[in-house]
Amino acid sequence: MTVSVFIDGAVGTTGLEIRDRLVGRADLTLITLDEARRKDSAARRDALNDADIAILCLPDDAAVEAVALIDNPHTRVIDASSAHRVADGWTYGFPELGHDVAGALRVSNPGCYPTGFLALVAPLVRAGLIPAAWPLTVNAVSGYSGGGKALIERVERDATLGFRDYGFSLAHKHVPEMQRHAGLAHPPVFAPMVARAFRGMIVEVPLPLGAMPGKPSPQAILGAIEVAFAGCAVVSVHRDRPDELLIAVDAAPTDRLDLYVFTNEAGDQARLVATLDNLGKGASGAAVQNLNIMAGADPLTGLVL
Ligand SMILES: NC(=O)C1=CN([C@@H]2O[C@H](COP(=O)(O)OP(=O)(O)OC[C@H]3O[C@@H](n4cnc5c(N)ncnc54)[C@H](OP(=O)(O)O)[C@@H]3O)[C@@H](O)[C@H]2O)C=CC1
Ligand SMILES: CC(=O)N[C@@H](CCC(=O)OP(=O)(O)O)C(=O)O
Repeated sequence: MTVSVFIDGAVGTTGLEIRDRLVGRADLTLITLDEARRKDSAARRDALNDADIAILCLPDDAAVEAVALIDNPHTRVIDASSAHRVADGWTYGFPELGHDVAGALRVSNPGCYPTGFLALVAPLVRAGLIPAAWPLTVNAVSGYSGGGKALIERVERDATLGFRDYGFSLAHKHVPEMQRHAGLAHPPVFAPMVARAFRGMIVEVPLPLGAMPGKPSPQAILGAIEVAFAGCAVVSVHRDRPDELLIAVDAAPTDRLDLYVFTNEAGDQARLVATLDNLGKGASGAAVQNLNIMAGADPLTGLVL
C-alpha cells in the first residue's frame, strides 16, 4: 500500500523542490494535475480529496481555499503557507521542538525565518534562561528565493538590486508564530533582509547576557540548546566559533539547520545564530520531513544533509 500525495502548487518554488524530492519513491504515489487544470478548483477538489496527504505550496488565500475544498475526514494536510501557523486545530510542524506531527490531521509547516529563531530561542525559554517577558530582537538575511516566484523574477530582472532591507511596518507575517511557539509574552522586533543569493539564510538573536535576569552563562545557553537537539540528525549545534558565516550566491540545496552561540570574552554578550536553506529546512525539506513522519517512513528519507 502506497501513500497518495497531492502537491497543490506543485510548480511554484517550494512545490517544485518537494516534488523533486518525492519523485521515484516507491512508498508514495504522486497525484498530479497538468498545466491546464492545476488552478481549476474542481480538479483541485478531486485531487485533494483523493490524497492521503495533501501538501499546500500556495499563497495564504489559496491555502485557505484548498483546506475548504477538502470534504472528507481522511485527507491529511501539510500547509507550507503561513495561513495556519497559529490557528486552532493545527499542529505546528517542528518535530525537533516536540510538536506531535505523527498522528496529526492538519500540520502547518514553520516559516523559514521562524525555523531559525525558534530553534535558538524556544529551548532557552523552556529552560528558564530567557524570561518569557524578555524583549527579544531578531535580525535575519534570506536568499531571494524566500520571496517565491515574484521576488525571484524581480531580483533576476534588476541587476542593480544588491541587498534588500524590509519589514518596516513591524508587522511581518512570521512574528505571531515566533512569539507563540517560543512562548514569549511580547512579539520580537524582527528585521528581515534579502541578499542577492538564490537560497540560504542567517538568523541572528542578540542577547545581552550580563543585563538579563540571572545573568545566564554562555555555557548554560549552549548547553540548553545542545540538550534540546541531542540526537537530531537535521539540527547541529556547533561548539566551534567560525570567524564568519557566508551565504554562497549559488549554494547547493541542504536540509540542515546549524546553530551557533558566539560570546565575548567577558561572557556578558551573546549572538545566537542559525544558518539554514530557506527552501530546505525552511520550507521543502521540513515538508518532506513532516510527510515522512506522518506516513510512517524514515524521517530522513529524501532529505539532503
Ligand atoms: N520560498 C520560500 O523560501 C518559502 C515559501 N513558503 C511558503 O510556501 C508557499 C509557496 O511559496 P513559494 O513556492 O515560494 O511561492 P511561488 O509563488 O513560487 O509558488 C506558488 C505557486 O502557487 C500557485 N498558485 C497560486 N494560486 C493558486 C491557486 N488558486 N490554485 C493553484 N495554484 C495556485 C502559483 O501559480 P503560478 O505559477 O501560476 O503563479 C505558484 O505556482 C507560500 O505560502 C510561501 O509563503 C514557506 C517557507 C519558505
Ligand atoms: C525573502 C522573503 O521575501 N521572504 C518571505 C518569507 C518567506 C515565506 O515565503 O514565508 P513563509 O514561510 O511565511 O511562507 C517574506 O518575508 O515575506
